[in-house]
Amino acid sequence: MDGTVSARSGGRRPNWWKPRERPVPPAGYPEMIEAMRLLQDRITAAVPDAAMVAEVTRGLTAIADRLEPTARDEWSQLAGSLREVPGRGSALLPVVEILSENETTLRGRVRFSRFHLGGNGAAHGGTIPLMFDDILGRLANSGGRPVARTAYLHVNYRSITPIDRDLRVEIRFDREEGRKRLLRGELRDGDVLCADCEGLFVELRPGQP
Ligand SMILES: CCCCCCCCCCCCCC(=O)SCCNC(=O)CCNC(=O)[C@H](O)C(C)(C)COP(=O)(O)OP(=O)(O)OC[C@H]1O[C@@H](n2cnc3c(N)ncnc32)[C@H](O)[C@@H]1OP(=O)(O)O
Repeated sequence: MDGTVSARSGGRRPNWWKPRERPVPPAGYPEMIEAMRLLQDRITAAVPDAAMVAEVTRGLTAIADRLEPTARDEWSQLAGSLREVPGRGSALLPVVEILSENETTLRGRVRFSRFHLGGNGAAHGGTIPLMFDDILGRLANSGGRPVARTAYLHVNYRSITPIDRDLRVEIRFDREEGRKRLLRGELRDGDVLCADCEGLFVELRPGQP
């Protein structure tokens, strides 16, 4: 098999780990994703009446229908592939604003929002590994290293993680052994340790999906 993209097959290609051109977003694309995040927060918080539910459903369906003809396969999609944009242009991810980054350490600021609420003002426990996985993965795959995937991610919840507050996150490379890359991370609210983690990333062999 060569590395060509097949829209019908969903676009999986066996050599996806090879460097490729990054898609270029049109002007305003990050702002559109930001509007999507705002929508997610507002819908999560809203208790609309039936008339407004019907109106919002019509509006959202109309937007979804307008976007449908512009759909491309995974290798061309913009969401999630914009490395320079906070949150990579993915509405799924809690947005980490990178404050400093080199090949061994990453420091950032993250704010979980209403969309990420678990209960009683605390972020949902699943959103914290999501955030860690993404930035550990970013650091694990930095510095021209071949692509590695998460083999495990161990998260300790040390204290609740409040939503709607700026939190600090710090990730560091612990060690590399052959194909294995071990990273650690911490999430803090001021001096309070909210969560820490250890992640193992394993470099993919050629052809590994
Ligand atoms: C995705 C990256 C995109 C890049 C863009 C960057 C920005 C975006 C960032 C987004 C980031 C998002 C990132 C994501 O979310 S990636 C999505 C989540 N991860 C996956 O889907 C991975 C699924 N698993 C696999 O594909 C395989 O299991 C892998 C590739 C991980 C290893 O299977 P493989 O067959 O290749 O490995 P091996 O058996 O030869 O083992 C090799 C060595 O590893 C050790 N080992 C293996 N597993 C474990 C384990 N669980 N605990 C402890 N050790 C383990 C093993 O003992 C051995 O060690 P040693 O005996 O040699 O000492």
